Amino acid sequence: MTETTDTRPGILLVLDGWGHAEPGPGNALAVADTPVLDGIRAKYPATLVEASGEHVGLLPGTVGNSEIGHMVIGAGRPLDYDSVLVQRQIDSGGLRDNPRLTEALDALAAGGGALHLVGLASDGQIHAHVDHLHELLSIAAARGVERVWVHAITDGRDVADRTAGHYLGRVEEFFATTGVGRLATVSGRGYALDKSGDLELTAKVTQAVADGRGALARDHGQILAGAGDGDVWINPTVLTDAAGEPLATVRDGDAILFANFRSDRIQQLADDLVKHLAESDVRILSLTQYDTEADIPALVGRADASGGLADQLEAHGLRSVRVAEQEKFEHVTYYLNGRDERRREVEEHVRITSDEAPEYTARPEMNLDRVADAVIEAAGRTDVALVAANLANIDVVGHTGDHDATVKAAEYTDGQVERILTAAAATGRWVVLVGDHGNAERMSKPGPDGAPLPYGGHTTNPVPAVVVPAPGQLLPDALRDGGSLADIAPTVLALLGRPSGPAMTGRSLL
Ligand SMILES: O=C(O)[C@H](O)COP(=O)(O)O
Ligand SMILES: [Mn+2]
Ligand SMILES: [Mn+2]
Repeated sequence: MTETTDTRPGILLVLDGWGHAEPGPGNALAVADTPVLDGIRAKYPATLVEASGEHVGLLPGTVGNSEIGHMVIGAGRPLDYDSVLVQRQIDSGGLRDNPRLTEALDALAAGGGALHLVGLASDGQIHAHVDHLHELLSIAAARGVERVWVHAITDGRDVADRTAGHYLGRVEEFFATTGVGRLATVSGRGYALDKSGDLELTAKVTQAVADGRGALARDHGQILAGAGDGDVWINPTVLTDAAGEPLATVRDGDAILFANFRSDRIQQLADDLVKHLAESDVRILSLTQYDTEADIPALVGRADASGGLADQLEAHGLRSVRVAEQEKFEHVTYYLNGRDERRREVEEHVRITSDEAPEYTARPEMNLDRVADAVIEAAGRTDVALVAANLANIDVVGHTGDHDATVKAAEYTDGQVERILTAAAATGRWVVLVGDHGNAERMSKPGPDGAPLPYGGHTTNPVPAVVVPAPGQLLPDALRDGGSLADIAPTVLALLGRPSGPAMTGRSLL
């Protein structure tokens, strides 16, 4: 039985990619006509909270992302994100001496096997850092591995598009400075990092990496010259020798090391390669722990994110309903719950299916009306203490880099927020609205040569946090300044009339 009698129920809305910046060129949110979002920020207790860098458990100056954003919102404390744990292992020398790595490299050196490094080549720092490839090359060289192949994934999403040449050039510099390594394949992240379940895209990368099959090129310059659709959609391409033969294929006795630190987008490829190579004698490792079907040994573990909002709701017997469109479904469930897969009795999940081949610029509305419908339906239930939803449009459309479509996404979000606020008032609920990281408030950025380029990635800007009170609910006039996403779970618990969790170091913004 859910205990709601002494509870003031509410709604937590995470507006994905809702950052704050002063009006200026590239600020799609400042241009958008959003009377509801502007109105509540002016009228109700509101503030800006930090959502990037060390405030949430990333390296200083690093843009926020949906995983760490939702994890910290849920945990009520900053967490050391996987990228930070990797960096710490690099700085301390722990990675160099990592027994899983040294054992694999020593076996390659002794048997003449090749190391295949697979990773995103950019410094977007959402999925990977190109410098980690440098570190891994240098460790391999130091352990006497002579043949190292890099299977580079081009970005164009977390960094400006058409910068792949710059990053592939850096990778080639690493080959020169470490004395090992050669580029074996190049694939756009649209293929290599698909997470929609489209295994045909993944298979093209698997074939290129494992079997040297696919488009062929002599060097990366030739690949980029033909990359008409941008860095994301570079066709998986195999580099060839003078005779036109693939430089590398994966053979018995080789090892593959996945160098991305974020799992969500590389895991489909990792699972596919594991399956493809099931009958071979190839050791497969990942830099960090992946949520793969295959149990791939990782070099660096994960931070403990337990004791967060989900655990507190469970401890108090408070029912929550989680709602999101497919793109962000894991974020309001798995990540908000601290990467804990356990299904709790007091938790219900509503996944709104996305379009089969979503055209975000043509339909910036996505399926937000159905997300709002589900939120409104759950809000009408007296047994539900908290409805937690992700409104994805501002971030997902923002990632296209299309300023005008992103303006439309924000305007549509505004209308759906109004529907939810009306339902909240009718059902006696307060509403907390917060961004998980910036995105749409900055849609252009200087490229590697300093010239401005359209930019669809995340930012280090703070995000708005607003509490819309339930009818008749007395709240302070303002929210505390100087907070971060770590303060959201304590705020939500305080509004529910419950203490903050013992593991939470964040403090209520009220
Ligand atoms: O994977 C992506 O879509 C982007 O690289 C990062 O976006 P997210 O952190 O919002 O998922
Ligand atoms: Mn996000
Ligand atoms: Mn995003």
